[in-house]
Amino acid sequence: MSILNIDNVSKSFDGFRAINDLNLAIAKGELRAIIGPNGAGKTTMMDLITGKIRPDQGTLFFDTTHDLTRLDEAGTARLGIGRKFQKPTVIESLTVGENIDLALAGPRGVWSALRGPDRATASRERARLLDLVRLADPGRLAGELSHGQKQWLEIAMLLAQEPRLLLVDEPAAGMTDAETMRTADLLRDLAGEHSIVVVEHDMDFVRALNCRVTVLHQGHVLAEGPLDHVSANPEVIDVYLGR
Ligand SMILES: Nc1ncnc2c1ncn2[C@@H]1O[C@H](COP(=O)(O)OP(=O)(O)OP(=O)(O)O)[C@@H](O)[C@H]1O
Repeated sequence: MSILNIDNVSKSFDGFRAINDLNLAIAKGELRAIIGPNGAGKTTMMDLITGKIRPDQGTLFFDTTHDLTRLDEAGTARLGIGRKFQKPTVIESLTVGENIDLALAGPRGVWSALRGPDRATASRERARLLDLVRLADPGRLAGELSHGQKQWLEIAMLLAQEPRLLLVDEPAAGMTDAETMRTADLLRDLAGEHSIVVVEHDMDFVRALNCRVTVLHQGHVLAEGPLDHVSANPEVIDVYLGR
């Protein structure tokens, strides 16, 4: 059963086909890595999924019935599509816990699911999320965290919105090797309960994700399968890995 179906989607900018007859299906609970050279269309694909831009042709469906081409970014977020951009956007002058509380108060967070803010439920949920991303001290200022810890805090904030599909853009960029491996562990842990699409250039990280990999090139799927399979593909070596 798929959570996301992209079928025959194309999108041009000023006559240039950034996405060219793209077909992609993500299964419920799947962790999928998207790789490909600069300009392959990875960001454009994320923009199409989140309703930031509309395709010229083709269809994008979430959970079979929801037509993503009819929704804007707020609409796809309400549906349960969470997007994490490359740069962390945590509020540095607030503590780790306060950042989480803001996210819990968002439209899909636990506070809005209740009639009024229930402190006990919110604090249990905050503790669960921080435990998940291994941030021990909720009283610490977010601005004092390492780059990797800020990324994990932001992932926890996304999780506070209970997303069903998480789109994660280059999480390992700028991380230490240890943080990179910890991030791979975290995303592997989250898969199953969440469906996750992660765009990444760091091949050690992609290997550690140990998941199905899609190679995009010129807005089209060039190859798909386990990393060992796609990385042995001569075309993939030619356009991406060999360079
Ligand atoms: N709004 C836009 N207007 C014009 N061209 C665009 C626009 N957005 C993307 N493009 C072009 O579409 C192509 C695909 O870009 P995209 O950013 O999706 O690639 P990418 O795979 O994410 O690359 P990178 O790995 O560098 O982030 C590029 O040639 C880019 O210049």
